[in-house]
Amino acid sequence: QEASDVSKVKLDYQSDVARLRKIVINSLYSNRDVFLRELISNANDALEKFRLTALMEKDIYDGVSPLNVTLKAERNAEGKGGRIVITDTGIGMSLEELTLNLGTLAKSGTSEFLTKADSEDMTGGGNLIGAFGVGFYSSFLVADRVTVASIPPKSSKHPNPTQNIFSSSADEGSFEIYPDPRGNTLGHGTEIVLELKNDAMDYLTPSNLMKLVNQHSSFSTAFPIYLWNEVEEELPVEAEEVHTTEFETPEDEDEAIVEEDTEPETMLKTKKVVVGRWEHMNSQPPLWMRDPKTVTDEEYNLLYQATFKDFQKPLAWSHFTGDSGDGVSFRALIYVPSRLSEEFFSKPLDASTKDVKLFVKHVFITSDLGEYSLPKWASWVKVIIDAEDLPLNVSRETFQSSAFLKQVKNVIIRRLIQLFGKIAEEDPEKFNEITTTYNTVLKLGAAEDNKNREKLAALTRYTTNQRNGTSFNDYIENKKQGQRQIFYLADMGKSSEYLAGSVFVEKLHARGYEVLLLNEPLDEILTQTLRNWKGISFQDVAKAGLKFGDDSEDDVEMMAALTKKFAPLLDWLKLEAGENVRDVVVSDRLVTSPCAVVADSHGFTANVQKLMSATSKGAAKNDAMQELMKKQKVLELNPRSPLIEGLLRRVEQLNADGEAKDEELEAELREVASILVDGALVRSGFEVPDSNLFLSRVDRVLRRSLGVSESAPTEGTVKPAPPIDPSLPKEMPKDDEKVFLNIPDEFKKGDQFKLEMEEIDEEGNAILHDEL
Ligand SMILES: Nc1ncnc2c1ncn2[C@@H]1O[C@H](COP(=O)(O)OP(=O)(O)OP(=O)(O)O)[C@@H](O)[C@H]1O
Repeated sequence: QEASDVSKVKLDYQSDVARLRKIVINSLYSNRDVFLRELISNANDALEKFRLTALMEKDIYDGVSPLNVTLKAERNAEGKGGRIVITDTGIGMSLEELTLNLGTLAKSGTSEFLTKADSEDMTGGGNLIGAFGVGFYSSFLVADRVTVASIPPKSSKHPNPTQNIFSSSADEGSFEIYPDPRGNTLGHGTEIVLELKNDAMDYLTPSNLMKLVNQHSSFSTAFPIYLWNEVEEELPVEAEEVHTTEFETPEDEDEAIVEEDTEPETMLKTKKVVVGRWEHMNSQPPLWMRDPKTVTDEEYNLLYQATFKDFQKPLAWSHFTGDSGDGVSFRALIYVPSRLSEEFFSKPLDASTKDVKLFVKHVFITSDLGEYSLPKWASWVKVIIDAEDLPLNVSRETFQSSAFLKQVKNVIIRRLIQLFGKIAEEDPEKFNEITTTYNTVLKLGAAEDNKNREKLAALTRYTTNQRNGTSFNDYIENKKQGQRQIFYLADMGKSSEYLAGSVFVEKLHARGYEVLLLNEPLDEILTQTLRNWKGISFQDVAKAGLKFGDDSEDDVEMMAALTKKFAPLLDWLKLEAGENVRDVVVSDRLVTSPCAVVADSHGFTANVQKLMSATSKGAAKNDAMQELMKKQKVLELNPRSPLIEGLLRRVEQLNADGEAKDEELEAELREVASILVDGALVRSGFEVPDSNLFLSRVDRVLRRSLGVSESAPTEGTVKPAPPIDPSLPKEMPKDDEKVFLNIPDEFKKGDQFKLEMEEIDEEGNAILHDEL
């Protein structure tokens, strides 16, 4: 029966599929080898699904027929062109599944991905595509036409399975679906025929295919992969009739080996014949079962890329043997990917991963750890774990609550922390690379994981006023004699340079103390959670309570004397600034700045105020809350600042005994004081209560300093708008008018521009060109 005899249904690809196919074909051309890895990976998934289904529905599988993947390259008889046939004996697809799985994209985030991919320069699109996984559509990188025949096993889901065909060419926006005219040739599974493009004929050479399988797939699947290989052999003439062997059981690899003639006297006639046989490509155990000493970095990289479908190489890995508390031994391989997925920080905190692949005796069982999923901070880790012995007949549901999974979770986390710790110690440069991506994640871990808080916090790194990449331990090693606090300044979103220039850091920096400059939202949360590091407490330098640790009695006396000296200014300012701060004091905190606003030790710093208004929307706007925040701030004055000294003199002048109060001077001083307080708020990271008022005061002071009248109005008349006219323009603006908007007429010459440019030589003299 010919294919044309059966009823074919022609269907259009879902629009997203059409876009994805186009992107894949355009962007991955130089990487087109990936098609084989993708198809073998799909075959492996299908075999794993078949085996899992067979665990639950015993009748599906006789336990004997081979579960494998076969590859065969077939040249056309006339020698031009050919095809690759990839067959698996996996779960197969019904007619509906063929249409749905290969004709539509069900993955979440597909449309967003495509829009992004469309807008990127797709020449470097490998990364983007890699992050998404292209799967089946990569076939069109090498094939003009792809024909998929598939049939699911007979089961309760498919009581009367039939074999169907999905067929599509690379340049059509549609595909055909129809019953396979050959009937059931596969038993169960899928056969994919790739009619190769003219420029992809290299793939017909078995040695090339062999190389690709060895590189990308041979160690990542526990199911055997066989490749049909034909070699020329010299055979005795008598044996001519057995020149090829047909594939029955691939396990019989020696079938084509012909026994030697044992009669030495006979003159043997030989003839060159082509002998074909199925070659087992992955006879080695899976890579993770091997001794780490025998595995190369390249092999680890390739296993990672093939298993977790990432185009990038991993940053690091740990390959180890372990023993669960109950005596189940296992082998595991933990990978740190080179980047986090874009959704990592936008997904809800409890998002769990599907990247822990659990095998029992090399048989894939699940990637769902159920209630023992990794916590959010570690949910990006890619793991292969293969247990030596677990009762396989436990149902998947009971399996998910088994103690083993709990141990798996703990082991992964422990090993991951160990891996980071080891790199931090042995290879600081590599650790730097890791922190670029994972610093925030480690902070998240330290904040959310009580059990591992200390270890994770020790791995986090910070910029300080003195250096980059400082850990808490580094900080402690660098602290000064008598220093009993870890100084930090937190202002999320600000650059480290900005923080280093803060009014709160100036004195500490000038004296040679190190200050952690924290600008991530998690930082403040972490220091509050940790409270101290090795017994040394964290001190927010924007808060009261800062102690250098070498303050002497002399200092205390000096401050008392200064407080006395500045008493008139302090009293006067308390009245003037009472709206915004709780108290005004003389302080030793500042070097050059005249004043700063410091939060009480239990009050909110500017950073915490921002955090609160970002997290509990509206709460910070609540009047009572505003009032509270205001009451927890103190204005600190720098007694050595000439500005403050000048202000003191003026206030003293104002209060001079026996003289009538100079009202003009008082008004001027009040204005200066209010600018000073608002300025101190800004300098300290807080918001000014009314910025319009603040700026109009600044304007007035500027006028005064320039000797301009404070009350003189700004000259000028305002031209009123023309009368109301609701009618719409009759003609739309022409396209070219839109394009040439703002380009002066003299530059237009026909529809080209004439541009005169000046080029300058090394001495700075102009080199003249007529036209460029
Ligand atoms: N050999 C196969 N046997 C059975 N089903 C298959 C086979 N190949 C593909 N499929 C089905 O088609 C679907 C789509 O395949 P495709 O390779 O495009 O994406 P995927 O494997 O789901 O994702 P990705 O490859 O990006 O991880 C698969 O999820 C699977 O259900």
